[in-house]
Amino acid sequence: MALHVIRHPLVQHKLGLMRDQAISTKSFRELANELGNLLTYEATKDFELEPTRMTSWNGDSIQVERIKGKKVTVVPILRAGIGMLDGVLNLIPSAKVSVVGLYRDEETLEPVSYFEKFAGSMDERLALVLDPMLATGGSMIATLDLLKKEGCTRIRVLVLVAAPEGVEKVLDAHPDVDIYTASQDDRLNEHGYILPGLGDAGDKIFGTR
Ligand SMILES: O=P(O)(O)OC[C@H]1O[C@H](OP(=O)(O)OP(=O)(O)O)[C@H](O)[C@@H]1O
Ligand SMILES: O=c1cc[nH]c(=O)[nH]1
Ligand SMILES: [Mg+2]
Repeated sequence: MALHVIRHPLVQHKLGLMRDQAISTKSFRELANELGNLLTYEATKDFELEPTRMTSWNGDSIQVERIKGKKVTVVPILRAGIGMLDGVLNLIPSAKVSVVGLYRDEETLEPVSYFEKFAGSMDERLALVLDPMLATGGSMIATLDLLKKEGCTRIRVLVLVAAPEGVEKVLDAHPDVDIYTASQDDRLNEHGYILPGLGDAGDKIFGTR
């Protein structure tokens, strides 16, 4: 469907902090979760509400609103997507977690799949796919292919930083998907890394750089 770049000042400020070469693992992790949280806020703003009744503090019966029967699965792409997971689940604690394991071959830049475990009733769920980085788009397209094979029809992608090349490829392959990001950056370098980017997000989150 579309690319949504979230220009909210908190999002832009936190993303800016993540770009610092001297950032600690602790700060990088915290910010990845905080941005996951803020992107979730944006990606869920059209959720439907329905009225429901409850007994309030003084015993009165009152009408309140609640989210209407929305089944959600959150899908972190291993490893780096785990770095956003807590931030997303903080806002949607009832979501089921599905996991897709993929790494990008360093030479070919092609995604290599090594794990998948999906929640039940995927055809009834809205899927929120998490990965800090959308570079060539190969890993995201492979994930979206898997989710559709499982029956998913409603999918939103949450990435901290996206490269224009990858966004174009993902939306060409999956035009029904919405992508929420804090930034569409300039381009990919000759090794497929996003510029200005964040470097290797998985290594920074897992402390393996
Ligand atoms: O758009 P692409 O060109 O496919 O690249 C993006 C992918 O690369 C990174 O994962 P990586 O392969 O480094 O695995 P990791 O999360 O285990 O570090 C990143 O987290 C994405 O999953
Ligand atoms: O810039 C990039 C590209 C792929 N994976 C990352 O972690 N960073
Ligand atoms: Mg990595």
